[in-house]
Amino acid sequence: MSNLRKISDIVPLRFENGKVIWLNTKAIPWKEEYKESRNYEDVAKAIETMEVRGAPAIGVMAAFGVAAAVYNSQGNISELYDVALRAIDRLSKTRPTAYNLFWALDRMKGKASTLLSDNVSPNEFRQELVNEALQIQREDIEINKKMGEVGSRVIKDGDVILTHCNTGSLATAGFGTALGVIRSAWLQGKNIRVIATETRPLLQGARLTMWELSKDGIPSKLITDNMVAYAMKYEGVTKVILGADRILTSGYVANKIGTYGISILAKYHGADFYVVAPTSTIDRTEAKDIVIEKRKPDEVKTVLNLVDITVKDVEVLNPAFDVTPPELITGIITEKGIAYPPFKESLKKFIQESG
Ligand SMILES: CSC[C@@H](O)[C@@H](O)C(=O)COP(=O)(O)O
Repeated sequence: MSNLRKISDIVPLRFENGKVIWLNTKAIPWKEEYKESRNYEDVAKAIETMEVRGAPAIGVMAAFGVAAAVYNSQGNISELYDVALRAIDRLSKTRPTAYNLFWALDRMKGKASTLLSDNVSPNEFRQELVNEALQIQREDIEINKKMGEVGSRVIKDGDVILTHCNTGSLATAGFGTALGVIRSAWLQGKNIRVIATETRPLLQGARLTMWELSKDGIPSKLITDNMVAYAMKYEGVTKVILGADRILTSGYVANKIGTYGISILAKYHGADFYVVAPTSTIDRTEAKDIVIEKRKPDEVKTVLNLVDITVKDVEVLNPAFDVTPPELITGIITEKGIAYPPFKESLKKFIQESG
């Protein structure tokens, strides 16, 4: 059976001849539509409007935005450096929570500064920044595959895995974080079943995760977000496996709104609760708080802006993420290994190892 299993090769982001090309995830599952631009403002808008979303994907997209800005500009290297800084500043204002965005932009800024002090030619400056962005993309795919290998060790034959939001190829440069772990276990021939939450208000679970799981033929069922307790009690959920947008070294994890509630339900029902994320999601600033993005009321007052579901002037709360405390987490799976409580020492070691 296992040797018949294959997974689909989805490439959501590309950089070609100065153009950023992205799969518009807002159109999925209805159509597979690619968009493109040479302009970092369009790249920033694609992140803000969530045509591209998911922490690692946002990081790669932003790096491509900086690469496009310099590739398509003229001038000497100090002028090109200013272009890069302007793009970095704009892109850093797109979404506040996912750490990968700031990690990738810092890396692009570091590279631009080194090239400036090395006084390279304008052509070399452009090419090296493009190479750096492509390297970030390549590494993300390799890291996801490594996390798949590490994380699949905790998955047993017969596991019923609940996942939340979308953590697959569409949330990364390819393969996925939590969905990558699920894919790896599936490719190893393990007999698993997946339960995916729809993930209101933007339905990343229903639209994107189910699209990816169906393409791969992984046995899965869709539930609405308010069915999680039912699924744990009556469908035999053994593990929760989901992603992260920002992890503090103390072990607090910000992820898609609803994650915190799922972690409480997992504890009550005795299901393991694993977070899967690359070390580029771990906040290196020793911050104690996480800024939670608040999005527009219309996302809650409608279903995907297609139909109104409430009265006109109702007040709305729309946080895009919540924070799960370390005491509710079984383990944090990264490309450097699995951190178990107390998380601090391992997480710090993992970031040091990843440089
Ligand atoms: C592999 S990505 C993990 C997270 O980024 C994912 O779970 C998530 O919360 C995405 O949120 P989104 O608001 O769709 O960008």
